[in-house]
Amino acid sequence: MMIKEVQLSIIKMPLKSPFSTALGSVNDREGIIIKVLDEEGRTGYGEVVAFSTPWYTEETVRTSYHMLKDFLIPIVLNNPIKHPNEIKKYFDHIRGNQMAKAGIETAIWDLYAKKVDRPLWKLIDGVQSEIPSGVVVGTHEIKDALSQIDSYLQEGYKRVKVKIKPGMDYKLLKEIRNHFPTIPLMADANSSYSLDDIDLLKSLDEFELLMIEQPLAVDDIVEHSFLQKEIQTPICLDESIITYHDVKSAILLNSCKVINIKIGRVGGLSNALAIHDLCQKHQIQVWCGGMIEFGISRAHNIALSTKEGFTIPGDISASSRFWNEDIILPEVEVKHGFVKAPIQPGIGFEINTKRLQEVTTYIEKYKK
Ligand SMILES: O=C(O)CCC(=O)c1ccccc1C(=O)O
Ligand SMILES: [Mg+2]
Repeated sequence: MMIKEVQLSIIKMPLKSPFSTALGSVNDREGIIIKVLDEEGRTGYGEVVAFSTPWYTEETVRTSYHMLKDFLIPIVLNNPIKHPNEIKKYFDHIRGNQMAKAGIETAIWDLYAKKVDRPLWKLIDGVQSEIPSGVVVGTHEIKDALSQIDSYLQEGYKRVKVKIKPGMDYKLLKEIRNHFPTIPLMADANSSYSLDDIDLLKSLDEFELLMIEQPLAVDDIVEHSFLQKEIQTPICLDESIITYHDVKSAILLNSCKVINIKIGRVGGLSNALAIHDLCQKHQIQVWCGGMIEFGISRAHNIALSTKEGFTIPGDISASSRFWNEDIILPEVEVKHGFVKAPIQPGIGFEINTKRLQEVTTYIEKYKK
């Protein structure tokens, strides 16, 4: 494959309602949509999931734009690519910048799957044609959280994740458990605790959570290993896992029992697949994490989630969870708690060009 053109569109869309985490709130979502075009006129789409500000990882929309324009796009325009698996080799000498790399790598996966005329999920040997869907409650307000959970359960979601932070943890989970004693429930701390909070973290064991996601520091693997020995609740790592090597370290140290795989955070679909395989080998459970994304990243997440290790419902909610109108057609729908993997080649969704244009704030094309 020769890529002859790459188009970057910065887009911006308001969320239906603000999404709060221990680290801050998101009201408007910016992102970059990447379109790659090959010499035969085929197209592929990817999405950069970095936020406007560096609150979740150090990348932002603008740092990833710079990385793409000045480093990554010239590489893909100037090298023949036989298979998307080769891209990570080309990107190896560029440190970090996982979300920028993932955006363009996933676009090329889509293009390649279209070239070989197969749905992306089949190309990567996915096995689940219907994947269980979970949802994230984006508020720390108890009353709000309870009513959101109630309506999400009515919509059929199979797992509920709530955000916790110091001061809004035990109380919130206690109320949720009083109202919903048996729902599959998990808590995401977004790295807002330390080992000084060990008694509090132990007290959460009574809620029989599926897992607690990223309780300790963003860059920690060692202290999580200590914490996992002290608490019953399985630890799931999110922010701490950026590379394949991080997963090896976490396995060696028994730092977690579960890993949240996000294609963006780990630098692309090839890395996500390698991490999935390694986790399978070591009985580490995996699920696919969300990034309050638009439909294109969601479509890539659906493909990844069809792999056999993805047995826990991921953050794969419907387009309508966050958006009044998504940028793909059809939109992602959750029926009876499941999302169907598409049958069309590539990511299997069309671009809603009218909607994409409406939300685009900046556009640029790069040619060979
Ligand atoms: O897309 C979603 O469903 C929300 C997932 C979520 O919790 C999240 C959203 C943005 C950034 C980080 C996280 C997280 O998993 O920590
Ligand atoms: Mg998380």
